[in-house]
Formats: sequence, structure tokens, C-alpha cells
Amino acid sequence: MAQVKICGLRQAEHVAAAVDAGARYLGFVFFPKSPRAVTPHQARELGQAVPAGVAQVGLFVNPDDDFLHSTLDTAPLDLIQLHGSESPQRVAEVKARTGLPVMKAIGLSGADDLAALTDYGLVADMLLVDAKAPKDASLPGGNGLTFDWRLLVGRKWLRPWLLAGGLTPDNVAEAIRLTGARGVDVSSGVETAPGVKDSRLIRDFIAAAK
Ligand SMILES: O=C(O)c1ccccc1N[C@@H]1O[C@H](COP(=O)(O)O)[C@@H](O)[C@H]1O
Repeated sequence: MAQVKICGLRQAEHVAAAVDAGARYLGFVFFPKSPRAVTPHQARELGQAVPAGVAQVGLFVNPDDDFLHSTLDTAPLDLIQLHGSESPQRVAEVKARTGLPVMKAIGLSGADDLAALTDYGLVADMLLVDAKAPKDASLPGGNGLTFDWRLLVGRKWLRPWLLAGGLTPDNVAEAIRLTGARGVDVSSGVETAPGVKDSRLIRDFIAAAK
């Protein structure tokens, strides 16, 4: 049974839908350019209805220490997702400075990108295997793009990992079957427009993943 992260939540009804359907991780985006961005105060409010055992994940893109600390002062996060071009050294620093586990996102477009998963597996607590964003994309993730899942067949890394990138209620079961992923992460695939989540799609996605 795959664990599910629903990312980019901005409304209480969608948090409730994800929790009730059995999500293991909820993602709050702290990247101002994203249509899914929330303030630390909004994340704190949304998190108040989240039961113990469901992890609240803060998604950051190349955050500096001040931004991390000011966010964490308000929003009680359990896990930090780094979705930018953070180096392995920076991942280690963020872990040390915040005292929180870090999940590092790695974008794949071909076999050459797989080595990064080994490198970051030495420092991150979890890995997130995503589609590499196009060079001209305004967001480094959350673009609803898939990659060739066959790249992952038979691969093993040092850390637990989630599969992401263009997953939907219709394709998530096949993605899990092919890659052997024990966890999946979705944002666009449970939306009706960028940043607009849909409770029915959230429920359908989690049911399909499980
Ligand atoms: O969701 C965003 O807006 C976002 C912004 C910046 C970096 C990452 C972002 N989302 C993450 O991207 C992947 C894949 O998303 P999708 O399902 O293809 O839309 C997922 O891990 C989100 O957490």
C-alpha cells in the first residue's frame, strides 16, 4: 500500500479530504512564485486540523536561513522538502540548522540524472524523484509533467523515496506497479486549474494509489 503526499494545499476542505482519505504527508508550498503558495500563517491555520501521524511538509526552493527560520517560527512543520538547486552540502546545513528531516527533490529527464539520487541519498533523509522541469519553466516542479518511469525499474537508493511528476488518479496505479514506488506525491493531478485543488480528485488519487 503506497503512502501518499498531497502537495500544494491551500484550503481546509482539501486538507480534510486528504486526511480522511488516508494521506500520509500534506505539502505546503513556501515558494512565492507558485500558484499554490501559502504564508506561514496560512499553513499554521491549515495544520491545526491535521492529526498526529500525518506529516506536514514545507516545500522550499533554495531558501536562505532567514526564510526557513521565519517560516518555522510560525508553521509547525515535520519535514522540509527542498525543490531547488540546493547542493548536498546545503541539504546537510538545512538539516543541522532546523533540526528537521529533509526530503530532497531530484528532477529526472534521462539516465544521466540518476547519479544525483545516489549522491543526495548520502545526506538527505528522503528523496523525491520528479520530472525535470523544462529550462523555460517558471516553476522547478508542480508542472504536471511525467518522465520515463522505466528509468527507475530495479533501482535502489539509500533512503526512502516518493515518486512525483504528472501523477493523476488515472496513471498512479500503473506508475507504482512499474517503478515499485512505496510512496507518491501529487499536486497538479488533483487540481481543476493551477492551484485549485478538488476534493473528489484527491479522494480518487489516494484510492488509486492504495
Ligand atoms: O507545486 C508547486 O507549485 C511547486 C512549486 C515549486 C516546486 C515544486 C512544486 N511542486 C512539487 O512538484 C512535484 C510534482 O508536481 P506535479 O504533481 O507534477 O504537479 C511535487 O513533488 C510537488 O510537491
